[in-house]
Amino acid sequence: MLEMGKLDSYPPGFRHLNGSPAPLLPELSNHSMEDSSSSVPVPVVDLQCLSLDNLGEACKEWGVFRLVNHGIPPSLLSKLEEHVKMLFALPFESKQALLTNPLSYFWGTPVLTPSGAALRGALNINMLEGINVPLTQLPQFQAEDPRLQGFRHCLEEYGRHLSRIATTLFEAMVKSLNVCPKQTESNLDESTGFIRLYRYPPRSLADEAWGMMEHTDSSVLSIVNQDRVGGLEIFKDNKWLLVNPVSGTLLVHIGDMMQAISDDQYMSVKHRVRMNKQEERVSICYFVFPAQGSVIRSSKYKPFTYTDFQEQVQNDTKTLGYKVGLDRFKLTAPAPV
Ligand SMILES: O=C(O)CCC(=O)C(=O)O
Ligand SMILES: [Fe+2]
Repeated sequence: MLEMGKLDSYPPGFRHLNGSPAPLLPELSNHSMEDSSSSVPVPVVDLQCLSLDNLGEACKEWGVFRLVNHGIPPSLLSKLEEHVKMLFALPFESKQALLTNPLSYFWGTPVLTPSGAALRGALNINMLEGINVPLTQLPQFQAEDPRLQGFRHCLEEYGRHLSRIATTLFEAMVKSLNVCPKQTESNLDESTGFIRLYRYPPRSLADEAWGMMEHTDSSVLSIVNQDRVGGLEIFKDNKWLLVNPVSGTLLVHIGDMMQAISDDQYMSVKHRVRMNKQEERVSICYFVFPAQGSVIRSSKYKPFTYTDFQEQVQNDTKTLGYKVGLDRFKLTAPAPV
């Protein structure tokens, strides 16, 4: 028996999970779900005793690390997870009616823009449902429905913690990289932060489905809080490695913007999500970006803003079907004479 929410909580296109074919979803991947990915101990960074050397090495070697002693009360983490699971378990039609402006509910979409809109033309469809939460708009959110009230409070509190964590880490990274803090001060802006909640269904009998296809994040930093089901994989040394969930810890990813800010010393790590055979998976992800108009200056890239980057990504996705990413902004090496 699959362990999952009621079938009527899933979007109609996902309801082949009871064994019948899925008419609405395309074939998702050529990879076999059985290809082995070994699980690895990613580096650990302790926020309370932050070592710049340790942090720098994790960002250079891995582009991802596990954050411990982050200061988020365990009770808040579990309360938020409960709310998220409860909301996703509601009937599909109720979620569409309930999760409205400034929240947005989406499913099966490819890459999304920070506003929550799907990028048109993308080849990849992700097998997930998501709720997009722009943090700065939460205070105006009139959560009249009692099912949303506690959820809103948790999100606000969680958002404050995540802003604090992202700012602390970014400042430490700038120090560790030895770049001028003045030059990078607007390269991370708390007010751009948003949260995305995801639910991935269990892998169907159809066997071929990635919850989220491989990608790099366009953010400065992304902070992932995955439940105990797991399934997040990172690409390192030409191999896919499974990042095991460890309760109470967070996973911090270096995004494309941070890679450019660091002049390619840090790597924006490629990752994907594998669906679990038996159980649905929930994750709570936070993304933060440079301030509007803030220019990223480095020796390897032409100066660009996040808006330039996002426009290019949207254009490539529309015309090519995929994100080219940082290569579009790379300064080409002068031809040898
Ligand atoms: O659900 C996850 O663990 C990761 C999600 C992710 O990679 C993303 O939203 O960019
Ligand atoms: Fe990602």
